[in-house]
Amino acid sequence: MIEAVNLTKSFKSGVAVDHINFYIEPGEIVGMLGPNGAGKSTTIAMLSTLIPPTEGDVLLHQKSVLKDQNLLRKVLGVVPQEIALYGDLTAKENLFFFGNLYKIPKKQLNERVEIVLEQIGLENETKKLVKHYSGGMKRRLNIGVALLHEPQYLIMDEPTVGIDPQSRNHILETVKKLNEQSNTAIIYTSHYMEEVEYLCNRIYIMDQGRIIASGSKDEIKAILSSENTVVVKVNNNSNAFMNELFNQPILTNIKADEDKINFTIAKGVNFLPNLLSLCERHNVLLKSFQMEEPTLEDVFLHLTGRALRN
Ligand SMILES: Nc1ncnc2c1ncn2[C@@H]1O[C@H](COP(=O)(O)OP(=O)(O)OP(=O)(O)O)[C@@H](O)[C@H]1O
Repeated sequence: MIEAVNLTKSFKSGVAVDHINFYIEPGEIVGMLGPNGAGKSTTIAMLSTLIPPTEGDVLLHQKSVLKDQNLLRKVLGVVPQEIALYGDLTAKENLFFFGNLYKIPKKQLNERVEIVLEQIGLENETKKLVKHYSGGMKRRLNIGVALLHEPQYLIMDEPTVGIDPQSRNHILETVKKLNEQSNTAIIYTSHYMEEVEYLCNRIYIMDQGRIIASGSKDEIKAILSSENTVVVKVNNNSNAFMNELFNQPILTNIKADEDKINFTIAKGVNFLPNLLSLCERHNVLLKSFQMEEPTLEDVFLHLTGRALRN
């Protein structure tokens, strides 16, 4: 098990990570969800012993790794947010380069390179130079580099930022397979709640350097167990209609995107008759009214009053 204990990082500009505690057990996929600037990358940098914490500790099997960083590095792979590859080399050449850098013995490296190329789906891209790769292929190779030494734990820092949906799905499937087939434990950071919801068994939600909620998906969603999210679609929406809707005291978190309106409401309250009469008064046509299960995005909005993504 890897644990962070009261992990804290202060820069001159302020506190980036503020006394956070979390753990990951072998074989788990744990999500770390938070908006830009929440402190995810700084946490990862401390966890992977790239930067020292101002306060707190990182433990592997209950032993501090801050003094002996090799302890953790042997069992941990880190996929950084930035692509760190050589454009004038092929995928295979990049893997050999980094494998040698990590001092993986030659015979083992030969085997690992073939296995990793297959794991990341680049086994047929033998000739192309990395500079001619798509953004998604580069991201996959970036993951491959972190897998070379067969780590038991893998930290992935927003591995799908800025890539097309197809490559994104490929990466999500690779992460799932890696966990299922090799039992690799994964800390997956993202500000895409649907990725975290799809992949992770347990989730930590971070905001402004702190963990503001943690638990299984169901436990986190239970934070909103007393509320329902409602999605309404209308025609002929008007300012007067919206103003009156915003003034309804029983509705919270009202968001309007043209003719689609979302809000939350206490469970058991039947708002439909009020809404119908409101629509009638303003000549607005109600096209649909749907109650939805809360999402992690709703939980974040509830806890912070802000959306995960702006
Ligand atoms: N080296 C540094 N010096 C000063 N401030 C820093 C440094 N690194 C990070 N910060 C600040 O710490 C805070 C947390 O940043 P961090 O990159 O950890 O957030 P994040 O959740 O990973 O966001 P993103 O998704 O944008 O990477 C931000 O306010 C950032 O400006």
